[in-house]
This record gives sequence, structure tokens and C-alpha cells, in this order.
Amino acid sequence: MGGQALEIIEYSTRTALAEGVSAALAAALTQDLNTTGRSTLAVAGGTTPAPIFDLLSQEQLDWANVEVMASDERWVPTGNERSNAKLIRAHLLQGPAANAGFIPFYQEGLTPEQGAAHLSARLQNGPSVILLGMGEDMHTASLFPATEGLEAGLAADAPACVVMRPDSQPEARISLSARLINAAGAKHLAIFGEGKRDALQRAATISPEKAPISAVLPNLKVHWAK
Ligand SMILES: O=C1O[C@H](COP(=O)(O)O)[C@@H](O)[C@H](O)[C@H]1O
Repeated sequence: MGGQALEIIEYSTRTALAEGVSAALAAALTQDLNTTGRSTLAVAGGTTPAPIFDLLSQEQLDWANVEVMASDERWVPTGNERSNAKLIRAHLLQGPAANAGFIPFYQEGLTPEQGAAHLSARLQNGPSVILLGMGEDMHTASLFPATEGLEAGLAADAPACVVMRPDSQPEARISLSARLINAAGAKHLAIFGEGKRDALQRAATISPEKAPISAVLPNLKVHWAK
């Protein structure tokens, strides 16, 4: 496998990364709003993006015409500490950005499969702007290596959303498929630490089945800080 060229924007601090990524997302949203009057933003959950959300939420954008969703969700109620929706509500849908719409993935009373089917019907166009995260195991969104459901999530004709039940995780997940992620006009990845940078560089030489992040590398803008 030849490997894919990676352009990594390095920042001297995590704060500088948050400023840079927030500005890049705001610029991509502004471009959409100026050209079509609307935009859709998907964002990672987990431990990395809260400082980016805090800054982005304060941008003076036409948030009423922006719809926000997670790149993936743990199948837990919104009040649960592990809910990505809870993180997004607490850090992104605040201040001016409180005017944005929000598309929740978790639906009380539905199985993950039912939830994914509903979302796939609703999200045919997918997000225009996306902020991804990545684990050291090279998962992105909730496309986890060597997990049932990954083949469907990587397929060229994948539905918008797939269900994943990674052995390493305590609950089922719903993830945007690689097809939908790659359809976004602006794709950003924010990662911290040497371990994730090394993993990303390794992933560029490995198949998506073993390193799902490698399925979304084309046109991906990578932001890294120690
Ligand atoms: O489980 C998840 O993991 C990834 C990476 O999270 P981090 O805590 O290592 O930053 C995240 O991008 C994804 O949205 C989340 O659900």
C-alpha cells in the first residue's frame, strides 16, 4: 500500500489549535451561508473538541441557518456523561450558536438500528462542514477497526449512518459512514499528542479495515498540537 500524503498543521499549544480550528470552521460555515444561505456542521465528541466549541460558539454567524449534529453518538440518553450530544449542547450550542438547529442521534425508545435507519433517511445530503476526532486505535467518528458494521460503514454505497458495537466500548454507537464524511465540502481533524500523530501517519499506509481514519484522508485538513 503506497500511503497517502498528509498535510499536518502544527500548533505550538492546544489553545492555539482551538483558535485555528474554530477560525477554519467559522470560515467554512460563512462560505456556505454566503453562497447557499444554509450550512450543516457535524462535530466529533470525546475529550478533544470542547475548547474548539467554546470559541466557535461565540462567532457571530447566521447560526439560525446552521444545523449541527454529532459525527457519531454513543447510544445513551442525552443526560448521560458519555453522550456526545450533551457535550455539544454544553459547549457549542451556547451564546450566538444557541440559535443553531440540532439533529440528535439518540432517540429514546428506539434500538440503535432503528435510530440509524431514521437518521439515514433524514441525512441523505450529510454535513457540509465536519470536524473529526481520532483515537489512537485509528478510529474516527465511531468507525472502529475490526468491528462488525465497519464494512457497511466503509462501503461506497453505505447508508448515511451505521451501527457499531466495538468490543472496546461499553455501549453501541451510531456513526456517520465514510461516504457521508467524504461528501463534506470542508473536512477537519483535530488531534493532540505524539501518540495520535504517529497513529495517523501509520494509518496513511494501512487499509481502512484496520485503520478507519485512512478512509477519510483525501482533502482532510489535519490540526495537531502536543
Ligand atoms: O469515542 C469517540 O472518540 C473519538 C476520539 O475521542 P478523543 O476523546 O480521543 O478526542 C471522537 O472523535 C468521537 O467523536 C468519539 O465518539
